[in-house]
Amino acid sequence: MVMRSVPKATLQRYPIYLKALNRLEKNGIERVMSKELALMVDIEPTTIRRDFSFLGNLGKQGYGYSVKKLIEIFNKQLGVNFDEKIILVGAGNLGSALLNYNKWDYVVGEIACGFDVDEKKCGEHFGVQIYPMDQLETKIPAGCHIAILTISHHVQETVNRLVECGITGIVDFTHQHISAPKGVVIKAIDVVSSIQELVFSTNSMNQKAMK
Ligand SMILES: NC(=O)c1ccc[n+]([C@@H]2O[C@H](COP(=O)([O-])OP(=O)(O)OC[C@H]3O[C@@H](n4cnc5c(N)ncnc54)[C@H](O)[C@@H]3O)[C@@H](O)[C@H]2O)c1
Repeated sequence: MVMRSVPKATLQRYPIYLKALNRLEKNGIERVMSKELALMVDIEPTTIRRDFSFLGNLGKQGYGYSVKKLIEIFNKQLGVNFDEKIILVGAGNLGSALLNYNKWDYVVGEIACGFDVDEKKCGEHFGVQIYPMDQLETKIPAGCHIAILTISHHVQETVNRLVECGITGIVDFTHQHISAPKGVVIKAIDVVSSIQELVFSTNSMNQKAMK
């Protein structure tokens, strides 16, 4: 059903729509106009209509979109899965914060379990079981593809092991340069670079304003 190649910016907005659509469905709403959705997600109705045009024929204009149909499309055609079994590797400060926040159901899934080299970090944390790292190969949930990496040591070796276990997507908080084979996607999250980018763009805006 996805007809044309979807621009990156559009793909980045799909999870936002999905979250709002799930909320609507939970509240028993069957159809939604782009104007109504716009108010929920703070995105222009024209942008929403253009973004949805990549999803194929969604019905007659003026009748609103079927909430159920859109959720189905996002779920099946785009491979977005609410039941993604995610693992967390490294249950230290950052890892614990993410475990505590583990409220991604209806959006992507949840952290099913975690792993750590330090036995003291193992056991149940925020309702999630943390296993010793030497049990990675045996305890990783079946069908798990996504790992969150919040470790501080032996990053590349750990990535290699995760890939061997079938991980194809890594959310990487480690700040380290890591490599992975083709087909494995690494999404680096770095607060420091984000701040640097912000400082750079606010400085250049200020310089332009002073000219
Ligand atoms: N991306 C960001 O913006 C950002 C911000 C802060 C910290 N960090 C990075 O995140 C990582 C975690 O930071 P933290 O403050 O939570 O550290 P932390 O020391 O509190 O936690 C790290 C945890 O990982 C475990 N660990 C270390 N190496 C491991 C391995 N190879 N396999 C399994 N477990 C392992 C440790 O036992 C510990 O429990 C660090 O690499 C840090 O540099 C990134």
